[in-house]
Amino acid sequence: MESVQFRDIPEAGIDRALSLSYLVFHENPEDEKRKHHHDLLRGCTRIGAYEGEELVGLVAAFPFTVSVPGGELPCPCLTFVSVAPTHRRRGVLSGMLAELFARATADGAPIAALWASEDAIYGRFGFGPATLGHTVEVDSRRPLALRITPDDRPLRLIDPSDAPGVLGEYYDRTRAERAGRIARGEAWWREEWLVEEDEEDDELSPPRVVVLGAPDEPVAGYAIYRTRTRDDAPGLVRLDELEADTPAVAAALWRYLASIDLTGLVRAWGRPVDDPLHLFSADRDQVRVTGEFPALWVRLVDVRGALEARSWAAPVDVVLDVRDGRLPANEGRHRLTASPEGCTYERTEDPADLTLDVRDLAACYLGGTKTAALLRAGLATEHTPGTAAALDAALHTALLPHTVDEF
Ligand SMILES: CC(=O)SCCNC(=O)CCNC(=O)[C@H](O)C(C)(C)COP(=O)(O)OP(=O)(O)OC[C@H]1O[C@@H](n2cnc3c(N)ncnc32)[C@H](O)[C@@H]1OP(=O)(O)O
Repeated sequence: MESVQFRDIPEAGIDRALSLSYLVFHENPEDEKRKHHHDLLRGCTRIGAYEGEELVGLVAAFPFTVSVPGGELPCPCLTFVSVAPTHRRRGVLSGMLAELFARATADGAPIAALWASEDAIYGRFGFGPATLGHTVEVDSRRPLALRITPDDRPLRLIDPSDAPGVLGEYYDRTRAERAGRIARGEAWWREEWLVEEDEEDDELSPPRVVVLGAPDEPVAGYAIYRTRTRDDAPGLVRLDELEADTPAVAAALWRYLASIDLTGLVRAWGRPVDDPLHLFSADRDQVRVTGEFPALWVRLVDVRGALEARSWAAPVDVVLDVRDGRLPANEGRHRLTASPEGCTYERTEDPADLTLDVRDLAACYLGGTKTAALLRAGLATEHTPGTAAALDAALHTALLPHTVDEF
C-alpha cells in the first residue's frame, strides 16, 4: 500500500477513470452513455489511487445538497467507486475514503452519502442505512380499491421537457418535508429523470409526467412513469416518482396509474416506507410490498456538525459515547443537549448514558431508525434507563426519510 498515492484525477484523466470503472462494473457502454458519464465526472470531486502513473482506484463525489430534518446540508455523494481487480483488498478503498473524509471536513460538509452496490462494504467505514425504500406492486387488472375518495380535480399530461419548470418548486417543498432528498438542478432533472430512453430497459416508453391541478393552479401532486407492453405478460406501468399534497391527491394519481388501458401491473421502486397508499388501499392483496432495501447510506463525517445542523422534535439532555474507529475526532463522550430551539454537542468527562457506533448513529440521524431498535438488536448499550426513549422522541420526524435519486 505504501506504493499507492491518493491525489485528484485531472479532467484529462476522466477517460482513464471511466475505463477502470467499466472494467470493475463489467460494462461496455455506447458512446452516448460514455459522454454522459464523462459529463457527470467532470462535475464531481475525483480522488484517484495511483501506483506510479497507473490509476488503480477511483472515488468520485457529486457536490449535492441533501435535506435533513429542519434544513439541508452540503453532502459529497459518492459514486463510481472502483478498485482495479489486481489491487483489491489491499486498502485502496480505505485510503481513498480517508482522503475523501479529510476533504469533506476541510470543506465543512458534516455528512457524506452513497448508494451501495453491496451492503457488506460500507458499514466498516461508518456509513449506516439512513433511508429505506419499498418496491410496491399494484395488480391493476381490476379497478384499484380505495377507502378514501380521490381528489376529482383534473389530471393533465405535461411535456416532460416542461417538467423541471412545472415541478421543480413543488419537489423542493417535498424535500423540506422529508429528510434524505437530493436537491435537483435542471440538468439532473433532464438527464436522470426525464431522459428519453431508460438506462436499464430500452423497451420502456419515454417518461410520462401527469400532474393534478389545472395549468393556472399550483401543482397539487404529480407522477412520473413509463410503460411497457409485451405479448406474454400484462402491460407494465413503472412508476418512478409520485408526490401528493393530500391523501386524496395521492389516491387520484394511483387510481390513474392503475387504470391505464392495456396495462395490468403498476410497479413502483423506491417508495417511502410510510406511503399512505398502504392504509388507504382497500385490498392489501391488490397492493403489495414486494421488497425493502437500504437506499441512502449516510456517514456522519463530523458528528457534532451533523447533529447541530438538524432540528429536534423534543428536549433531550444525554451523554453519548460514540465509537468511531476511522475518524478519531468523533470518538468518545459528548453531551447532547437538544430541543426544538437548537442543539449543542460538547465533549464531556461525564459518564455515558448510551454507547453506540457512529454507523448506527448515522442510521438514526434522519429519523429512519430508532435507537430503541438498536438496543433490541444488541447494537447499542443503554447505561441510563430511558435514554433511548428520550433520544428517539427528540430525533422523531413526522414523515420517514426517503431517497429516490440513485447516483
Ligand atoms: C458508492 C458506490 O459506487 S458503490 C460501488 C462499489 N464498487 C464496486 O462494487 C465495484 C467492484 N468492487 C471494487 O471495486 C472493490 O472491490 C471495492 C471498491 C468494493 C473495495 O475496494 P478494496 O480496495 O478492495 O477495499 P479495501 O481493501 O480498502 O477493503 C477494506 C475492507 O473492506 C472489506 N471489503 C471490501 N470490499 C468488500 C466487499 N465487496 N464485501 C465485503 N467486504 C469488503 C475488505 O475485506 C476490507 O476488510 P478489512 O478492513 O477487515 O480487511
